[in-house]
Amino acid sequence: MSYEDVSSRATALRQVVKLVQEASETLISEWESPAPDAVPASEMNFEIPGRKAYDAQRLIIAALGSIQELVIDPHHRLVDFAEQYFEVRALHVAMEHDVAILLSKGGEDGVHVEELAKATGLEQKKLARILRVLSTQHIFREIAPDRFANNRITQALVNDEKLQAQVKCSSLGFAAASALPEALNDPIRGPSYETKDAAWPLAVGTDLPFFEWMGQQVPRSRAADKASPGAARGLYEPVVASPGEELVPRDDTKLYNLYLAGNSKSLGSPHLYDFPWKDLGTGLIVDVGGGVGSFDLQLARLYPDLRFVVQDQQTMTEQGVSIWEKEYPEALESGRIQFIPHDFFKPNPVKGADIYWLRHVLHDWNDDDCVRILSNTAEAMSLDSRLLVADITLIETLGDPYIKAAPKPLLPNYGVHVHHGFSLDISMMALMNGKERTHAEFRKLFERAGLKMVRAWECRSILGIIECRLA
Ligand SMILES: C[S@@+](CC[C@H](N)C(=O)[O-])C[C@H]1O[C@@H](n2cnc3c(N)ncnc32)[C@H](O)[C@@H]1O
Repeated sequence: MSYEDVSSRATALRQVVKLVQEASETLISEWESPAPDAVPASEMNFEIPGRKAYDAQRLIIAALGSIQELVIDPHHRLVDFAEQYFEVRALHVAMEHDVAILLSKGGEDGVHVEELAKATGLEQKKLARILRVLSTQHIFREIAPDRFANNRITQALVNDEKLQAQVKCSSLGFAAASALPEALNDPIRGPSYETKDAAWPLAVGTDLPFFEWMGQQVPRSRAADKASPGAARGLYEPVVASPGEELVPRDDTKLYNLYLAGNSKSLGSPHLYDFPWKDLGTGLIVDVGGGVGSFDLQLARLYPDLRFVVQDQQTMTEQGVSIWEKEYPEALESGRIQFIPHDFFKPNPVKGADIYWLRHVLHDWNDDDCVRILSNTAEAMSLDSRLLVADITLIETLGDPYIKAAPKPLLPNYGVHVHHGFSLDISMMALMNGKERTHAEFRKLFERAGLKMVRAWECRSILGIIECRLA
């Protein structure tokens, strides 16, 4: 529907407002008395609403997009959207200077920008403008002229270094986003799906693909080199270590690992509850490309009989061990969890496990590479093994045969509610020529790797779980 004429717009607006009104009442009553399937916030997860509240929330968020389309003058909508990256950059600045933490010291009275400028070293009037554009988007509050405070949104950043890392880490892709138009127009990079031809290596001025750069051990003096130096393309100098220099992971790699842990806590937590892990008893889970084992850490605490093997590049497995030594040493000591350096492009050494878990892995790779990763996993699987893929599953704006469509006149895929998945799709394109996929696209990859998709588990997150067995 193009909504060119007033009468179709009026009908649609009335329908959306009615949907929002009903969903709001459902949500409010769920706030007042949460359903038994709601999970309160904890160290491990953000609050997970019950299914009814989740459905009401997503409807209201989807409606925001429909209402914009219906009521805003088209010129304003386009110009507003086109300028949004300055607002995102303003948030990066606020994050870099830990503004939410500084504001939390002022509590309800907030902090004057003069004081913030002293603490951050930023010029006072420019800092005020940065905070004002964010407050206009309901990120921070201006409570008196030049005096700012946290609101419910930014207060969540205080004391939560995982959430801070999630927000900070988005700046890591910023240079790649700037270089994307150039990469897409380039005769070699444009049509290529090779990791090395993505916009990110072009932006950073390195020949190394993203994960090789991230997995590199560098001399301590180079650890602070940024993956996203802004507009500094071509300035990156290859790392040459002198003999005897201590090699350490990059600061960006540590931030990225914390970001993954944050992702586990937010997008990934519903997976702890929306799949029947308990039924696996003492089953073995092999987390392929499992990073530092963030998901396993959550799962191990909830289901004390499960056993785990986490496989990743050596830098990651070493960091994983040091994180688990702090967070859950008993599991390491008892051998309930093992970290094994393993390249998923080689045959998987752990055969016949109950579950092979691939979370946020396939979206990093092109179709052929995914088939290699999946085939290596399939070769290790027995007839009883299951492969679980937890990735964002894109639901096209026209809908998906596996998923119930949103009520009309909302977009069938709940539009704005799932926009993060589509934006991550572009991030994957820019960083490593990876992609987020639809169910149909996943199905084709599984078939090529000798697997069959047996079920799509709809979780209370934009990340689903797809279950596969040997074909
Ligand atoms: C987006 S992260 C996801 C990590 C983890 N699955 C999670 O959800 O927290 C992708 C992971 O793939 C790992 N990886 C990249 N190339 C790899 C390879 N060739 N073999 C094994 N792991 C690899 C990266 O080091 C990184 O930890």
